[in-house]
Amino acid sequence: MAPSGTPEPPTTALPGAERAVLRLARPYLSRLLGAGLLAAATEFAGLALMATATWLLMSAAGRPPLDRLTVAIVAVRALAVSRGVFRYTERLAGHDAVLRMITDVRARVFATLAARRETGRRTGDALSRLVSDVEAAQDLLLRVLVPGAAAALVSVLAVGVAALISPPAAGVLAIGLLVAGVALPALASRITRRAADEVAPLRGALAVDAVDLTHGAADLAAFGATGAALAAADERAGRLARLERRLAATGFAVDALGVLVAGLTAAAVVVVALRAEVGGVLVGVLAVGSLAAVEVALALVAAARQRTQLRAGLARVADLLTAPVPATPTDAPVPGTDGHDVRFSGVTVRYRAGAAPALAGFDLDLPAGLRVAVVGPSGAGKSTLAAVLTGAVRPGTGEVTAGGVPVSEIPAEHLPRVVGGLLAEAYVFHATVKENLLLGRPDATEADLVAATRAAGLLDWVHEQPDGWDTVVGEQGGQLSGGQRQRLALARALLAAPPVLVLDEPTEGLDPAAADAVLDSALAATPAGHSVLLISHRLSGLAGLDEIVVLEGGRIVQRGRHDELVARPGWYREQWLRQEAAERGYLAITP
Ligand SMILES: Nc1ncnc2c1ncn2[C@@H]1O[C@H](COP(=O)(O)OP(=O)(O)OP(=O)(O)O)[C@@H](O)[C@H]1O
Repeated sequence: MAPSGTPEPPTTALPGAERAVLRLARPYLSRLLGAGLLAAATEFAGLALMATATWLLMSAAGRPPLDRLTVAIVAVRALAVSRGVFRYTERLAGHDAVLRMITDVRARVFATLAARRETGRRTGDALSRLVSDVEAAQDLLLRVLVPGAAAALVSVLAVGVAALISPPAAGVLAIGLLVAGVALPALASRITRRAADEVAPLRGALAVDAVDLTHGAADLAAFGATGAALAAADERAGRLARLERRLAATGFAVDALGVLVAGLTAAAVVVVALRAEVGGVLVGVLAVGSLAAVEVALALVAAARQRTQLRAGLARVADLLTAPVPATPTDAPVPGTDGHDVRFSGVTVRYRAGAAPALAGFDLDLPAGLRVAVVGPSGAGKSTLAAVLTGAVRPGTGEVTAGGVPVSEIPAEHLPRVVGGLLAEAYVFHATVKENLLLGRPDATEADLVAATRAAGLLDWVHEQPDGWDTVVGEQGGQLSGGQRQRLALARALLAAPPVLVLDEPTEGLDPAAADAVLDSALAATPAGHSVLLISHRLSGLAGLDEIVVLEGGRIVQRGRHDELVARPGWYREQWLRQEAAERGYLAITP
């Protein structure tokens, strides 16, 4: 089994998450402020354009001398042009600042993820953090903060200008703006949060359904379960559609309320202005200006929705931004490429709080050049041991060192040159045989490729293929047999040839005779002075190893050479006799 789980980190609450993102925006604050002011100028120019045009039309109806209208005519043209210019420069300034900041955010997120060395099941999660969650940080600034601040500023300015014409009308406008800019955004935010809480899990479940239905299609068909699985996914999709329709309808209702608030505010402003005996033209200006101002304030509804939708992504990205930047000990000694002594001291790994430890206070010395096999019953902790040694899993307590340097301190880019190999469920890429192999050692020569594939027992097969080294192996090696896939992964590990080579079940999926031959040739191909940690459930072929360690429940229960262990009562001897008997076709005989 592939150990891959590390506990999910707690998520940061929203305001904290926003603060963490904004801290990284600090160096670009002046650009962002500029973008905010330009956004406000755009909105204000639009509002002023409406008001001036209204004044112009209503005044022109009285046929005044043209020179009384000249300023307004010029102002209308200037406002129309400047609005476009402001919008363009605002987009330039805003995107410039945000794209610069995003570069920093992405670098920080990447550094934290790389240093955590999260592997296995969490790769998809890591990818989504790097891409969509980081975009949430970008949207927070461009779609929430900048337009939100601009709308708030313009609303205040609109009330100020209206107060110059009629303070009571300005009061009514202020109330309308508060409803449009505070109450409706709060309502929209509540509805969106409910939507996210109810819709997100359903969408996630549907995504899982889609993956299960495609990847598991053959098995579902084999068990006659396709119809039931499709019906369950259909039912979930139907529930999601109903929920989304309901939420969309509520969202539209909020938008309709916004239009209603704009109309009611304008009407109330007209009534109050007339009562205050404001002149007819100015009443028109106030009415149209109020409509335009409420329209601007309604941008806060969209900003509130957006902010709520960004919540989960922001919280996840903030967890990485607020995590202490793991020290990359660039000046830490990096073990060379010769042999290394490996030492496990008191290593304990627990995947879940309260669960039995997968490794419990594990100690083992593996002097350079030693070849050790780790065996034991299923779930004994063998793959966990390999994962700790290769840095994929960090022990809760204790440490493992290679060449005297803790594995956790070796920079990720150096680690594969110190320790690596064939891990459980090795991944084979949708690429050619050669490309899959070169991943192990990009500068390998043809002779190296031949030697590694020969040792893994794959060379004849490569030669038989019409495309030879350029044979494409399909998604996850799907165009290979299980045994060929395993041999390819083994050849890649042998090609990489790190000083500490881990081989987790290298002969999995091979028949007994092939397994013995491949194991022998793989061990023979490992350079002298390099250590090997071989994890195996088969005990055949271990006679040539320097030591065999039997694990049970995360602890060493037996150790010694093959001959010694076979001679002593215990798990190893029992298992050896069973496997021997089974492989020879006899019934297991208990001594
Ligand atoms: N990602 C994980 N999350 C939770 N528990 C895990 C995880 N990986 C392993 N475990 C648990 O840790 C224990 C040791 O697992 P490990 O895979 O190391 O055993 P193993 O000896 O390699 O087993 P096998 O021979 O079946 O592959 C098991 O009890 C297993 O259930």
